[in-house]
Amino acid sequence: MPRFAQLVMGPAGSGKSTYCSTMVQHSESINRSVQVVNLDPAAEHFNYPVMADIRELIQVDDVMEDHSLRFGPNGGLVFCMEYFANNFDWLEECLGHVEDDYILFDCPEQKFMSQIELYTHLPVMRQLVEQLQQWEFRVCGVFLVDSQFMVESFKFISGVMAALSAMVSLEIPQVNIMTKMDLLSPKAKKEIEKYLDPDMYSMMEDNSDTIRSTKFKKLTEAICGLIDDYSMVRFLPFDCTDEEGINIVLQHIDFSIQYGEDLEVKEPKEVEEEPANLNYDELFQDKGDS
Ligand SMILES: Nc1nc2c(ncn2[C@@H]2O[C@H](COP(=O)(O)OP(=O)(O)OP(=O)(O)O)[C@@H](O)[C@H]2O)c(=O)[nH]1
Ligand SMILES: [Mg+2]
Repeated sequence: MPRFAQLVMGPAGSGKSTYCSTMVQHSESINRSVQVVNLDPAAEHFNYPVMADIRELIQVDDVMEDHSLRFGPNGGLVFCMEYFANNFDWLEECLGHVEDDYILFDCPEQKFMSQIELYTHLPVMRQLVEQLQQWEFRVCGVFLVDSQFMVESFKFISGVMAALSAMVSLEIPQVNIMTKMDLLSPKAKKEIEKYLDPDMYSMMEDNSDTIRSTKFKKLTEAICGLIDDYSMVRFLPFDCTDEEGINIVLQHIDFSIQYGEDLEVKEPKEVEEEPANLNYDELFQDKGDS
């Protein structure tokens, strides 16, 4: 039986930990069991119960205090993640071997929008994905961006690029989410609708007057064209107070990792000898009973 996992990623403060605790609460309300693993060695607070916490393995503060290493916060984070990648047996022990479990991994922050080493240059996240797949997990990437920073098209393009870089480097299904939709004014909400399912070509046209450099204009055109031609990036809105919206997000993710498909199918009744008139309805009469 497969197991299921969401890798919850995104820039600092984009709402990863809030997303995890919201999903746990939502799942409880619909009688599903979802657990969370904190993979952020620098985490200070989150309000969900953890099944495993990377800080028990290694903490950024300890690494930074080590005088022989002399790391700052960024180097410390990278060191912690590399240490983690060399100690996956710790994670294996924490996860156990539960069939059918559904686990959210609250990943470390990307310090700045442009700093995406953890997901691109360093193979840690990719190694984690491969390891989880070996443990029979179906993994979906969930990439969060803060809607507050997405209301202008240039900011939006950089958000898209960050989401895309995670998608390309991890090679797993990915659902992109715009968080904190409840904080937007009605006007901004209307404005942001066009970014959820973006038409990159018209977005480019909106901006073309403001770009003076032809080289920059060409580059932006090429990026927008690439994203549009391959329909690579879409966003789902997320508001931690809107149950229905949360459910839609969960359904998209479940669909991408085929959660639930194996649960409904039941073994057909055993037939001792082949009946002359095989009645398939009877054979599968148990299906959907539970
Ligand atoms: N109003 C509102 N606030 C939110 C929402 N999601 C997150 N926040 C707030 O945004 C801030 C950051 O959220 P976190 O969940 O800690 O974000 P994070 O991505 O885990 O942050 P780091 O782990 O520091 O990278 C917190 O103050 C949250 O309360 C949301 O949907 N609506
Ligand atoms: Mg967090």
